[in-house]
Amino acid sequence: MSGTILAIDQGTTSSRAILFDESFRPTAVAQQEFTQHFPRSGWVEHEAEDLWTSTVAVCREAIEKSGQPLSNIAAVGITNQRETTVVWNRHTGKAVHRAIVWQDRRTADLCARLRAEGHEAMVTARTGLLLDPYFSGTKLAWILDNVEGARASADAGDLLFGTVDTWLIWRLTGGRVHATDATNAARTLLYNIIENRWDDDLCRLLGIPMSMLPDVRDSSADFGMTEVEVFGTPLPILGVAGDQQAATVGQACFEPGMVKSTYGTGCFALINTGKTPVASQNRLLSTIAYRLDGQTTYALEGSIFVAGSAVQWLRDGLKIISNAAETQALAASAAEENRLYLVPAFVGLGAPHWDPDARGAIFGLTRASGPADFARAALESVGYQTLDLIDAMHADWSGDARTATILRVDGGMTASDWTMQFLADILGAPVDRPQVLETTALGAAWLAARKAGVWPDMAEFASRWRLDRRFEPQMAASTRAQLVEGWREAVRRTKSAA
Ligand SMILES: Nc1ncnc2c1ncn2[C@@H]1O[C@H](COP(=O)(O)OP(=O)(O)O)[C@@H](O)[C@H]1O
Ligand SMILES: O=P(O)(O)OC[C@H](O)CO
Repeated sequence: MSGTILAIDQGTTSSRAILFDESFRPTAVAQQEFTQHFPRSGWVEHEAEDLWTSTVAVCREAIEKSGQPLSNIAAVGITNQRETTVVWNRHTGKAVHRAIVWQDRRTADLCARLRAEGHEAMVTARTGLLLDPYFSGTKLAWILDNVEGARASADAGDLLFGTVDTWLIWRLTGGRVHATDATNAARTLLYNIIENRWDDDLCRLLGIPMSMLPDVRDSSADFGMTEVEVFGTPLPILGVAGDQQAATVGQACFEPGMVKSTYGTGCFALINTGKTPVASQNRLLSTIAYRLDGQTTYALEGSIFVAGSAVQWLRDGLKIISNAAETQALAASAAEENRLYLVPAFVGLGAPHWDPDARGAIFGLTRASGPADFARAALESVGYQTLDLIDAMHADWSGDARTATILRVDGGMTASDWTMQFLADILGAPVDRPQVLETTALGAAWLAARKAGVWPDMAEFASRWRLDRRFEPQMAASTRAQLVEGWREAVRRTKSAA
């Protein structure tokens, strides 16, 4: 059998499909953006139908571009924006509300109430997460409480819940499979990551009928066959993982202590912590990295909500650049004495602050401040935020996350050499950029190929990871200390409780 894998990467701003050959090379790529809906301040929604139609369109386009017969495709792997919540009617297949996106802050009050009632310690002990609107559980509760008739339909067993993987699997299989994988389940606030099961107490706390929840499978498992109408022939779906976990796999971070950081819309750093979950003392998330053959591997995760989207703000909001790549030359031209600090808390602050009410701020403005200073501040904010995460990992993890490991990076923003050099400088540690930057899709492809038995095992896959470029730290320690102090002060002044 040919080892071609179709990987679906359903992301926050676009859907992508990539065909990989058995040498893990991307041979055909198709991508489609879809509309973001911002109905109120802090609210972010997607049409569930857009997620479905754009996914099918890019799959068909990639298959056509490749010129390969469908019979060459051994399996389909799915990776997805995590936490985004879809509720649909099992009989009609229609969503009852737009998908509520991970960035959406509408349930901040509910989270604050649950925290005030003293539930956070129990929630964290079981899920590894915090009571923050980021996760699916309170979004699902919001839909049941705010869409007319939803709660009664849910109680009657007519409504189903899913993260985006589950929604796509349901549609791809013609409504025959209602399933998710352990990494996606781990982001819902309803899944006990220690016991690997949906948690009755958490469902009761949030008022979620358990009949709505999907079956939870390994990340490399049988998720059913696609309906013949979708691609013209049925294809087996054999791999599923949330996008940051898929990137961890694609970066071959299989050993405890290995760290990857992905720079797309946001930035998500994960450190593999091995077979037992680590309870964070520094407000990181404890989560599932992957589950293979019933064996769970855990990770600590730092989630930053704004990374590349700060660059999009320079382009679409301030209009000081016309494309993202221009930031590099602009930042390099900024004068040392005009340094600005941008704290991009556009949708609150994620790890390690978890402050949903904070909003962005910029410090150091003078009459001389201009576009170059804004561009440098936006790119540098990504480095500083990563430093905060790595420091928290360092404190949580008994190994030395900063010096004993190297950061493997991927995602759209890693195209910027300037940003990667600043990152290495501010971390004081090497940053490795691999040759294949589509690591998220590659991870999903490997999970599917593993189940199909058409690609090499974990060790061989890991040994074929290839470096494109290593960024070595070059900044003087005193400069670094001074810059970091300025950043810490800027964050202190931005936080909502300040
Ligand atoms: N050369 C560049 N310099 C800085 N930022 C970039 C560059 N190229 C892309 N980006 C940023 O990377 C992001 C896109 O990365 P991608 O991995 O496709 O994101 P996502 O999967 O979240 O949609 C955008 O926010 C864009 O602004
Ligand atoms: O779609 P991305 O790449 O921005 O990733 C989103 C994350 O999964 C949110 O947790």
